[in-house]
Amino acid sequence: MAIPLAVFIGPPASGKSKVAKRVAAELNVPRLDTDKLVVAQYGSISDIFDQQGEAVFRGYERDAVKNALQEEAIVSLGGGAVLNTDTQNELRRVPVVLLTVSEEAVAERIADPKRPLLRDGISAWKQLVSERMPIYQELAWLTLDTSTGDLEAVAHRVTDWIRSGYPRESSL
Ligand SMILES: Nc1ncnc2c1ncn2[C@@H]1O[C@H](COP(=O)(O)OP(=O)(O)O)[C@@H](O)[C@H]1O
Ligand SMILES: O=C(O)C1=C[C@@H](OP(=O)(O)O)[C@@H](O)[C@H](O)C1
Ligand SMILES: [Mg+2]
Repeated sequence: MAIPLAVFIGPPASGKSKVAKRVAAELNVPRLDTDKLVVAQYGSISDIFDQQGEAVFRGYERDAVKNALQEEAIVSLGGGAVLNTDTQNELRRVPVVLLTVSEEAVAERIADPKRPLLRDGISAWKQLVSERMPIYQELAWLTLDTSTGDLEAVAHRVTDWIRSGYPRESSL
């Protein structure tokens, strides 16, 4: 069974989807974004939350994650996907990149209302992140902050890390 070349986790708007897309392009390999897989099959995330509720979304998300984690691809998860304990266990066997972003830098990134859990803005984001950060940190092999600097630079660091055979963070 194949496993991903890298899986991106982290808070909403930390850059997982965008950076993963860029890394996949640099490596010329497939890229899978679990939110995109859910949207393609079931429609917009906001509509799923509003019409069916978060628990139903988490079920769709889990199926998308399970499938994506069996592909030799660059994979970006939704920020809450790591709450699933089966997903946590599967992530322990694959190279996981945690992207972080400061509260100051994220504020303008979450002005767009496409994320139903962030309708209350930055206070909701802070709450989610404080609950999830221990899980993110426990799973991460490599952690990069996206608050400053551009997306291409972050992507390039991840590409280098993959090409170098996933060196331990302490040796970078
Ligand atoms: N250094 C950076 N790395 C990643 N994204 C950045 C960076 N600087 C600004 N951004 C912006 O932040 C947003 C991140 O969105 P996205 O990739 O969808 O995040 P996520 O998938 O983690 O929710 C994009 O609009 C992107 O252009
Ligand atoms: O943090 C979360 O629970 C969510 C994050 C979103 O993905 P991004 O982290 O890619 O924004 C998306 O899966 C959904 O809105 C729920
Ligand atoms: Mg995303």
